[in-house]
Amino acid sequence: MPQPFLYNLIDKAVFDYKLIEKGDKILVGASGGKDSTALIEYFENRQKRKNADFEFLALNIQTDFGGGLPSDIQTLFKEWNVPVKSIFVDVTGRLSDGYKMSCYWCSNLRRKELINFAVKNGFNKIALGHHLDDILETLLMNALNKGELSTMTPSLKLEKYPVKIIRPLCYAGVQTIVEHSKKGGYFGWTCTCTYQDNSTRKDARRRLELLTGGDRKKKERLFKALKNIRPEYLP
Ligand SMILES: Nc1ncnc2c1ncn2[C@@H]1O[C@H](COP(=O)(O)OP(=O)(O)OP(=O)(O)O)[C@@H](O)[C@H]1O
Repeated sequence: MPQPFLYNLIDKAVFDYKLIEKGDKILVGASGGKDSTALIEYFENRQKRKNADFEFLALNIQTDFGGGLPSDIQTLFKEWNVPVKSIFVDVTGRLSDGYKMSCYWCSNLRRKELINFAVKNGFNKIALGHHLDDILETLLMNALNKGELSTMTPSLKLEKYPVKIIRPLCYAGVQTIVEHSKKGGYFGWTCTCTYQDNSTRKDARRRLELLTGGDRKKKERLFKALKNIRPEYLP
């Protein structure tokens, strides 16, 4: 049986950006959502391949207002034989006086915890479940709100830590992941915390759909354009 389309896209990203290399110890951020779950499914599958030579651990960060792995996902991870660990972070307790809780603050803190855990436990890479649409939305947000041409990269060497952030889903559009996760029976869980305010991202998502008409090929071409820059025709 041919492997799922999603795996082909991840394989290509892994090859193009050398995301998984011999001897890698990779920490995968496991939110319980469809994106990171699909990524973990891929890692588990890739480890069964001949000559696979990497280790991985799925790390879930639970906070004082949620973020734990739903029991269905825990069962799935058990079935897949995925090594998984959960740690707790008191997000509200770490908020300095005068600061308001926000999605941005919480996700930054979760990111920091992933990095601290990776450094302490000898992981050289952290894999996150950001996908093609996330990357293009961030591109639009940065261009339209900051006047800056930048976005999340498939592979980023952190300056202050001996760790790389990798995004193996960078070629996979959200629709591909939705279809894949529906087949796997794990589509549907999302962050439901009461502090959620991602209106800027929602706006970018709407703009991306308008720009591309939801066409996967057009989104792929927009990503390709980021690697095909003609400075002589730019201001
Ligand atoms: N509570 C968490 N514990 C561990 N990793 C997390 C957690 N929340 C998010 N991450 C990591 O950060 C990535 C981006 O987070 P974000 O909140 O944007 O997720 P998302 O777009 O909802 O994706 P997902 O479907 O994986 O939740 C996730 O794909 C995951 O790898």
